[in-house]
Amino acid sequence: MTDMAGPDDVLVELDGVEKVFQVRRRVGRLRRTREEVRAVDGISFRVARGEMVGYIGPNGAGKSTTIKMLTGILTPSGGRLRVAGIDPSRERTRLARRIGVVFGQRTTLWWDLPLRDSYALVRRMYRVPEARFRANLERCVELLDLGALLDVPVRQLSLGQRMRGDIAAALLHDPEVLYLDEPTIGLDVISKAKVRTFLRDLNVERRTTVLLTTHDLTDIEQLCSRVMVIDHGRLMYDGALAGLHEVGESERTLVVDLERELPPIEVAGARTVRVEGPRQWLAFPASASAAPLVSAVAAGYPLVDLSVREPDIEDVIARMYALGSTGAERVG
Ligand SMILES: Nc1ncnc2c1ncn2[C@@H]1O[C@H](COP(=O)(O)OP(=O)(O)OP(=O)(O)O)[C@@H](O)[C@H]1O
Repeated sequence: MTDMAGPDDVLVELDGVEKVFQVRRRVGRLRRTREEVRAVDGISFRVARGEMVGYIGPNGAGKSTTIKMLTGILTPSGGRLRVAGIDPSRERTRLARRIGVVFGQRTTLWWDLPLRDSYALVRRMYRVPEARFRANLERCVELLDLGALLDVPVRQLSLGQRMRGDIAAALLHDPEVLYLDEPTIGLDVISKAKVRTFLRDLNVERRTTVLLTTHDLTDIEQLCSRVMVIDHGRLMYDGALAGLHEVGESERTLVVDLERELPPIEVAGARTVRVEGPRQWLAFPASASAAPLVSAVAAGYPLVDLSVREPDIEDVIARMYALGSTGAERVG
């Protein structure tokens, strides 16, 4: 999709972007030395309008620094960066009207105000025309299930409610690009599902371009056709999630609860890696479907319950390094 996009369709564009921080470190009791931290070390990619891209990597990889440069909060030390044709750090205010940002760990809402009043402030800040504001708010309230929460002060909302409130706030001015930093962190299963469904619909109906940072591979699996992996400030992989699993040969786990203790389950396409009483853990390739495996286990064993566990992003990336593979879609 990216390769075929014309220049007008490219919304996010990075060419050799770098960010170097100067840090002062104490050496011994008196001496201090200056050190450079290359948080982002020559990253290039393009995101086309309507794409939903996962941006993942271990802690300290450079994800937040990239997002901060894309919003204009930080100025790159080198390279070229454009969002909707705008140089973010030079025209941060003009860019703000075209982008929306949600940080899972902190709210952009006013802590003591009810959601309704926070939204009114957002409207004034972005000078959103009244009719458009009403239409957008109505849509968000309905799809994010915010009706009963509009008059509740933000500090009284649960994490999941607040997150939905934050997502709505980021969308009231119709941004073309939405950056989401850990949008499902700490949410329960139902809130996660609500947020994911909403984002998928938003992407389909409005063609909103989404760049998503997450530690939850299910977010990527359910939302993103493309994933980029960053580590030590460099882009290590850019392609489909399935390809990443192949490169890392990562495995998912089927957790099976049987009616009673039994010898290790034997089915094709998986190996039993752990048995604890009536519970057994079966590892299978993450790039394979769980459906045939579930059927085989259900057909051959007295089943009470089962669930599928995704591999951790850290595991997938660690395996990718360990294998030192040079898959076609790897970059860097
Ligand atoms: N303002 C700063 N001054 C100095 N070093 C910084 C600054 N901001 C980030 N860094 C360093 O740059 C590197 C990348 O940090 P960044 O926050 O971008 O990583 P991240 O991928 O977002 O990590 P996490 O998943 O933990 O949020 C880290 O080594 C971090 O310590």
